[in-house]
Amino acid sequence: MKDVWTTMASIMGVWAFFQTLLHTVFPPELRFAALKFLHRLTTYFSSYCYYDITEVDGVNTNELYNAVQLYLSSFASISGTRLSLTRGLNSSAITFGLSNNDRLIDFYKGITVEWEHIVTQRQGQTFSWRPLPDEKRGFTLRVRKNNKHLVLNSYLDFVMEKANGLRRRSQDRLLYTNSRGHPWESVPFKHPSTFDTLAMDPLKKAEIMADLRDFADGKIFYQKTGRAWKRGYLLYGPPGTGKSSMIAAMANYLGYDIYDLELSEVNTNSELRKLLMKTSSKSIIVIEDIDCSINLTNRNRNGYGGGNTCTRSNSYGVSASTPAANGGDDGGNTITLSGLLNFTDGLWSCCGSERIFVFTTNHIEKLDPALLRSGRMDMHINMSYCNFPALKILLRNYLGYDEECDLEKELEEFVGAAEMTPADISEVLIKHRRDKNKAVGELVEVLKLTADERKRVKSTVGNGSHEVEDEEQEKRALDSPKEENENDELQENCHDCEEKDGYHVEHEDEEIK
Ligand SMILES: Nc1ncnc2c1ncn2[C@@H]1O[C@H](COP(=O)(O)OP(=O)(O)OP(=O)(O)O)[C@@H](O)[C@H]1O
Ligand SMILES: [Mg+2]
Repeated sequence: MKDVWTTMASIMGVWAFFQTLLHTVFPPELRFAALKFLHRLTTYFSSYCYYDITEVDGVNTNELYNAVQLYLSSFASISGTRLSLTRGLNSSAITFGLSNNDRLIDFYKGITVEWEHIVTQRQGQTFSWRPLPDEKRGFTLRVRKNNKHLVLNSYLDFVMEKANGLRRRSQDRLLYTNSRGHPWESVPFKHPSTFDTLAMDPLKKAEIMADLRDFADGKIFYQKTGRAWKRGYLLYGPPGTGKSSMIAAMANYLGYDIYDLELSEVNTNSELRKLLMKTSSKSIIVIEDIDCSINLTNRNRNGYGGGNTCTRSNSYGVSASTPAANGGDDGGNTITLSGLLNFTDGLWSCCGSERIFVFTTNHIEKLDPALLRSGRMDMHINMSYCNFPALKILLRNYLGYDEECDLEKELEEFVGAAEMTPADISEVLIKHRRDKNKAVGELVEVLKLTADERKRVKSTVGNGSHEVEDEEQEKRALDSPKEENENDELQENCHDCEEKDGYHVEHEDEEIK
């Protein structure tokens, strides 16, 4: 202890000596210049260099500052003893930050860097278009001079990337929607659907998840092959088979935001383009019920891409029809199919990156072949009636069945023939969820009745009774309008498709696989 005091006393003695020297040798007007020179001299001979990253860059927010703050928060929470805590809008997580003048050491590829958070009071309010905060905040990064290339060329990119990942994880997803004449508006997206809760064949589910993961990790692949970093999925099938739930599961799986595009609220192709430009990367752009959003069947079939005429009824029930110019421009009068295809495929689709397009429909047969052609939508996924593996997932979700249940054989026997949607089955399970056995018993009854009914109708149709056939078709159109030959038709059209347990997944784009 005595040694410490002796050292302190000698340092203060040296400091006092230099102060006196400065005052006696330099006149007051030269003193500031001398100090500045001294500072430069020490900086020149120092083996460190310093980078200041201020919160506000001129009048704009400095993105790097926010990224550094988020990045440092990931390990500040572990090592710090006094930290500032923040919770952002739409965020359910708390982020940690360094307090004033706190330092943190980071290691990167064998080098050591030191971060210091510096907060000072702003000297009076300078003229600015927007009010600046009272405090001036910034980070100072100290690195050895011989490491500065590594820091500038790769460490700061690494920090930005990490921060983006953290932001996505800590921030809740956002669900955007568009309304007439307005840009995107968002609300926090809290849909609980995940691939775990989604009832469908586990193999097909795993295939879709692997495809999504491949896409999200495919930055280098897309760059190398000169392809736009985007992917399209077409989800089709009867109502209540989980198309919307699948979109929510995709967003939750990848941590992407959702842009739910309401086509009936878009007037022109240029409006559509503007909306596209305002979407962020790492997002899923959804057009639900594409066959209802835009009339794709009344086009003149003059070939795709140019000279198409598309008719769309707007929300006031007025129908507009305009010839589309080459490349899909319409003269700004209405939205066209080629405009829509440009939106997903054309040059404009590449503004931003890492985006997924999802179209859903209950009637794939109504879609224009231009939308279905090879390479347009990379994967066609048929969400179909509930089969046994999917039913097991619903039993686990609603009744907590992880093990076999007593009536498993009966369930397996009737579920295929009953052709019920997961939504219908969920309803039965929800109703009796407090009593597992009752719920399963009830479900077996319902499945059996529905399967018998289907069988009866099929045999009557086989005997040529058109009355029953018409009646059944009408009922199905209202209930769950899946065409019997839907898959057969598609099998003929597609290049490489698989059909298993009612789930039909096509791969238009095999390079990714
Ligand atoms: N495959 C599924 N897995 C789990 N739940 C499902 C599934 N399909 C339907 N459901 C349940 O049924 C409800 C309706 O499903 P969803 O909205 O996803 O169907 P959809 O196919 O989008 O129907 P629509 O064609 O009418 O839009 C959901 O809230 C969900 O609880
Ligand atoms: Mg839906």
